[in-house]
Amino acid sequence: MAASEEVLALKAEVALREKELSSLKQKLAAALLAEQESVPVSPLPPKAALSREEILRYSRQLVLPELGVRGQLRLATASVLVVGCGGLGCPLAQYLAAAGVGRIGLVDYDVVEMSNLARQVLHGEALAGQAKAFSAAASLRRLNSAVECVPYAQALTPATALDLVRRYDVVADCSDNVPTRYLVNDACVLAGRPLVSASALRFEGQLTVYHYDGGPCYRCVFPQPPPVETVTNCADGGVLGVVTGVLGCLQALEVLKIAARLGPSYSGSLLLFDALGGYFRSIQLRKRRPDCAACGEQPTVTDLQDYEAFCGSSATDKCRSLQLLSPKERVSVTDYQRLLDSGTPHLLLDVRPQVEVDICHLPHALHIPLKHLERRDAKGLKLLGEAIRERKPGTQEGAALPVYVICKLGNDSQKAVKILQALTEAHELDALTVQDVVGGLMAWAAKIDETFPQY
Ligand SMILES: Nc1ncnc2c1ncn2[C@@H]1O[C@H](COP(=O)(O)OP(=O)(O)OP(=O)(O)O)[C@@H](O)[C@H]1O
Ligand SMILES: [Zn+2]
Repeated sequence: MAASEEVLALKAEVALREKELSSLKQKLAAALLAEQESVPVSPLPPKAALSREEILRYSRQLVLPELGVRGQLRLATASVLVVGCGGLGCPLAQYLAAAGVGRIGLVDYDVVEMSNLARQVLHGEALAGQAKAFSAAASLRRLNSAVECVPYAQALTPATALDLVRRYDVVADCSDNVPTRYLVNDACVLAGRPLVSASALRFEGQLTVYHYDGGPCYRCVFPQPPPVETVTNCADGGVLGVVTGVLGCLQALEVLKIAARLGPSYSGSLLLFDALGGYFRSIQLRKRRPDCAACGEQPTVTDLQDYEAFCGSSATDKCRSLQLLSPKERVSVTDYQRLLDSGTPHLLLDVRPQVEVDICHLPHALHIPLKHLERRDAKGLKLLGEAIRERKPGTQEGAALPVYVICKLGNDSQKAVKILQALTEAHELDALTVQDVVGGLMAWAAKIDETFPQY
């Protein structure tokens, strides 16, 4: 066959296979949807005895007198709803499935990303891009085919939460945002379900059981949401995977104790884990509030509300984008690249913490962390002043040098612009025109330079 003929034949083959693949993908999507719709509503039937296989499989926990056959049968007929199949939800669901919990519902609206794999241990490389709920369910089925896994590849919302929570005996909050925490709490109070809640960030974690056996609910402890700017997530603050692993396992332990009716250990108290210090401690939580809006004597939360409005933040938006500057005070990565290519004198200021600059940076940027600017650090300001003077040789005294501020996602850069504007106005800096780069270095990696690392 002549070379061009071979190329033509190969092209035809590729086109054919692509068509086949696309129809296969459509079938898969339909099958996934059907699976999602076949939601079980019936409670699990009572179970009188364990099979020979079950006795062998669970033998090591069956011989624990506190659990025994009776406890194992309770686990087999228990159902648990896991909200969030991320760092906490993965280890939690894994141990529930391994221990023989009868039905596990898995709610998550998100898809698996490479940056999840260091801690979200039910998802594998090959599943990147797939819905986390399906990926988790598939993993659990491989681990224990007797457990019924029900994936819900959707956000838990005020419209769906109560219906879903009512289908399960125990709920585990493994989410990562405040509106979802209030939503899950209120749904559990309205449905009368215990809520096992945990969180982890950096090297620290917390765990407690809400609304169980007369104990407080989340709203009893936190009647008002925290100010938005005080809340950090794992993407911004970082987390060590094993820390979410420890907390997820402890959550599983509390769920199993509730399901087997051994009683949880942390109703009314909060377990704190410090992974760097290497210690656990627990503190007493306040008692149930008689005036609690959710579980109090005269509750005002009688149905589920708009939790995003209540908390002033999004329940599903991964990148919380702040909008502090006007469009005129911002440039896109594309415009910044044009300016860079044109050789226009300017200063690029990277305000990320040193640890992130060590991961990746643009070589021509000056680096002064936002924290230093916030506290008007003298060394940082001197460095900035020198860099400005250096970059505008020949320009008139008093002429403004354009400064572009960049960070990871375009939030801290806006805060830095505000500070630089204030410093210029107070004549603490030479005249500047300051703008920030929208979307930061992650937009640079996505739109301008695909070799630039994403993190
Ligand atoms: N309202 C909600 N409904 C369904 N799933 C939710 C909701 N809120 C949060 N989640 C899920 O909870 C999980 C929290 O886990 P985690 O924070 O470890 O993951 P992540 O958000 O993917 O991580 P990262 O912050 O590193 O991107 C996420 O998978 C998120 O999609
Ligand atoms: Zn309450």
